[in-house]
Amino acid sequence: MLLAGKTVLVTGASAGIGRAVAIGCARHGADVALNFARDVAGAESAVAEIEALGRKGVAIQGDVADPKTATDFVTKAVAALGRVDVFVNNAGICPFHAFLDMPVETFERTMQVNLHGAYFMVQAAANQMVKQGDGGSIIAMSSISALVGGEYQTHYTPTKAGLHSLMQSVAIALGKHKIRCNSLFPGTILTDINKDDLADTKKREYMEGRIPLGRLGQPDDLVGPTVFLASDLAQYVTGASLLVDGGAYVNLQ
Ligand SMILES: NC(=O)C1=CN([C@@H]2O[C@H](COP(=O)(O)OP(=O)(O)OC[C@H]3O[C@@H](n4cnc5c(N)ncnc54)[C@H](OP(=O)(O)O)[C@@H]3O)[C@@H](O)[C@H]2O)C=CC1
Ligand SMILES: C[C@H](O)[C@@H]1OC(=O)[C@H](O)[C@@H]1O
Repeated sequence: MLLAGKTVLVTGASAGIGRAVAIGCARHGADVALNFARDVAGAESAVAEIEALGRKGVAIQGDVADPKTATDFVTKAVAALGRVDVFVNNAGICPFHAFLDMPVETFERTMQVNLHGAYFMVQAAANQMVKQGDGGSIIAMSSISALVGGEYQTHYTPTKAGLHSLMQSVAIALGKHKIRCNSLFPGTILTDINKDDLADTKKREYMEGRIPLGRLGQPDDLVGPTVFLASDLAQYVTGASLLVDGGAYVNLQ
């Protein structure tokens, strides 16, 4: 039970990686507050799974693109669960689109959800941790896309590089408060975010072929790395990043 006695907050936890991470943290002993935007049934079923594990769970609705959602989420999570030990910034979107005719709204929405929203969420969680006075762990679900490009992701990859950069800077700003800040870099993980993109069989086979471990990722593949960074096992790890990609990044030739 690496997270026994800890309270974990996860954004974008009604589906995909966030949901798996929220339930995985509960499996390792944590109480968990989930943020989500629209999928009430997904969020409620995640809370039910957390409670079935004997942990406390609470789902709090809010669009992370609105800066007010950040303080609202943290305030309501603390009211329900008492404190914040771990904050996982996971909520994100990737509406695949070509560069030359990228709609302004698509660009701006992606920035607002993935990066601006993260900034204010991390700030709200950090302020609560500072108030508590005994440190904490902040984890950003960045991406392999912080390191490599994507033809239809010109609006998205900068948000993932930005998120990693944010973790590096807040690792410095918050070190004096014993708050550790790190990034995870998932490769391609099978979720709703890329269901349409990977419906292209040629692309899917190409992606699979690039992965030394021989398969695309599953949301549960992010649980272990998240639990490690959240736990005291990572007590001297801050400002770091961890690829969780089956080896895809290093496989050039
Ligand atoms: N899947 C992959 O291959 C990779 C994903 N990532 C990153 O992992 C994170 C999770 O992605 P993944 O699980 O694949 O995506 P999914 O689409 O499966 O899940 C996204 C989650 O984020 C929530 N969400 C979306 N927009 C908002 C918003 N404005 N406010 C609050 N919650 C929101 C959704 O909730 P709701 O439906 O209720 O709106 C949902 O719970 C993202 O940041 C993504 O960039 C990184 C690398 C690879
Ligand atoms: C959504 C994509 O499939 C996924 O998102 C990322 O961040 C990865 O780099 C993949 O491109």
